[in-house]
Amino acid sequence: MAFQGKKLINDPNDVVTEYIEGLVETYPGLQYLDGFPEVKIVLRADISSASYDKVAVICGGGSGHEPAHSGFVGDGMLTAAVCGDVFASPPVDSILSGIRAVTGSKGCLLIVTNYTGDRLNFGLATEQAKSEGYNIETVIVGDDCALPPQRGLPGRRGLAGTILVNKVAGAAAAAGLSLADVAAEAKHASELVGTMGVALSVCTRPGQVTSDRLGPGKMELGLGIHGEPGAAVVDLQPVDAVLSHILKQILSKETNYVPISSGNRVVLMVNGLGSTPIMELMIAAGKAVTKLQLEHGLAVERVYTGSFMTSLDMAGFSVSIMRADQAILQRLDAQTMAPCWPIGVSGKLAPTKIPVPVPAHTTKSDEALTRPKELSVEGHILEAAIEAAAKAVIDLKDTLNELDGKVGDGDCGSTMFRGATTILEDMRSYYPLNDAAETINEIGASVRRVMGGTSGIIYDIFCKAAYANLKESSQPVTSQKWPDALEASIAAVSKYGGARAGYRTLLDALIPASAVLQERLNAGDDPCTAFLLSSEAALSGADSTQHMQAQAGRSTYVSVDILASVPDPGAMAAAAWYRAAALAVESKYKGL
Ligand SMILES: Nc1ncnc2c1ncn2[C@@H]1O[C@H](COP(=O)(O)OP(=O)(O)OP(=O)(O)O)[C@@H](O)[C@H]1O
Repeated sequence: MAFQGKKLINDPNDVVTEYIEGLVETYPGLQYLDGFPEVKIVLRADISSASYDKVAVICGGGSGHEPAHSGFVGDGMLTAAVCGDVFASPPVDSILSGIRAVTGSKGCLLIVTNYTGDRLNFGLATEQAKSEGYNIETVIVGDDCALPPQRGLPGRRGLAGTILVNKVAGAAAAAGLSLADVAAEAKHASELVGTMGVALSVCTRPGQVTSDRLGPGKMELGLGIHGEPGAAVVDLQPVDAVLSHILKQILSKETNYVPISSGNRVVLMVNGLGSTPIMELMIAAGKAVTKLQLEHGLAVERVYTGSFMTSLDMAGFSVSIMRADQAILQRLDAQTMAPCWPIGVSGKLAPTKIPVPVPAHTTKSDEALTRPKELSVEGHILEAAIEAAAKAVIDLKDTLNELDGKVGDGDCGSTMFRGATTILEDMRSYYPLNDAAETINEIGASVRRVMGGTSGIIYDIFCKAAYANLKESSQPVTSQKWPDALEASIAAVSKYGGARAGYRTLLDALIPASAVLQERLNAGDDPCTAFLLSSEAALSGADSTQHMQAQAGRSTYVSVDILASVPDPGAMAAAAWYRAAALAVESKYKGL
């Protein structure tokens, strides 16, 4: 059964006008012509055609590509944007209204994306405006590099490269150039830019059913931005491979779409198509820069990453590359009030990375620590306990993530895994295992370096408190000292984290364990037996969290019903490492 695509809208017919209303409320520098629903023009709020003494620059086309083009209206970029209905060119009368609203004595440049509807509507509007006495020039942008040449009448499509053309033209106009010169710069810019995209999903028009054209595990290369099929459907690949393909295609000498060759200076635009996370766009941007530099010998002067010309809610991105000499860079760097042009992308690039500052005073951890050549008996036991504990956590990664997926954010296993693997590595290379207190301190340092998350800081506090306790006396750490250290750690975690017994946290495994440990030692059990018995208390304590209401951590946001279906992942992890350590210590003692 087909369902309408989910959208947070009202009537699908009103999406463009309601978008414009929200846009001008958001950006006080913008206003719109009061001609809804036919006339949908966004224009600068600070000018009027009667007194405007610069060339007006107008771009427009079907809606559904926001922020293009209305988000690029502002001093230094577009003077007005003409909005059509979703994916439909605006009609002639609407375009004419825009021209009349902003064109002063210096005339108007229309920047038109190369689609039949846009060419015809903007073309006819141009003729009509000229007959009314307006001075008008038109530049058509067709930057698509996905399709082979000679595709019949329509030619190459206008894609995100149009935004760069808009910026060049807008800056030229703001600099006071004549219409002929502004048009010449815009035309030149349009000939220097090439674009190609990749899509992971098909966009959904408001009020319509989402197409299932693109199956799972597939992506489209060389897509259009109106839901039309891409040039090729291929298996999903890592973004590195996708970028290599796209960059080769844009810079192909065979099609010769853009006059860019090794040694040229270029700017890069990575344009999200509507529902691509910023994280993925930035990954693409970083990789594209490296590839352009190393594989194509190009100097990347500026990088624009974000959503500039979208296709409703399509997942994917397009890449545009524009050759950029000093004159183009000057136009791209020029100041603009257009709200959606990325600020801060101008001038010379700073080095991409600088060293992490180191603390002025070195701590013990910074000194050259080494693993002892010979391990003492206690060192061997400590090593076995740490190794078993870490491995138990590593083995539980998926289970913990699954539990945390139900009551938290699904990363508890991964966070603990990071800590455990690092502890194992660091232990092998430098933990001073013959000194238990210093080893616990180093475990804390490993945890602090890599874990993050709530459990990361909790275990950091835990280790610090244990270290301080074990260091209180200068005597070597004996088995009698561990229970006090555990108690001190629990007290510190409780003090800083605010949780107590019954709050459904890892303390619900450790508090009963600590209590049983003290109890058994007071009753005269040998430390090994006491440790083992206390680990059983840890396990049952962890299990009991299933019946607890959460009073700490992310689980507090989760309903009682869901909480009742699983135990707390942090408590399960704590019980697992504690139990594994106890078993390892027991087996070491038996072997002595
Ligand atoms: N205040 C607290 N005191 C002690 N333990 C806590 C506290 N809050 C949460 N926890 C424990 O931390 C575990 C979750 O650890 P995890 O690292 O997955 O945290 P998180 O909430 O996902 O945090 P982040 O978003 O920072 O990753 C919980 O299962 C619980 O046992």
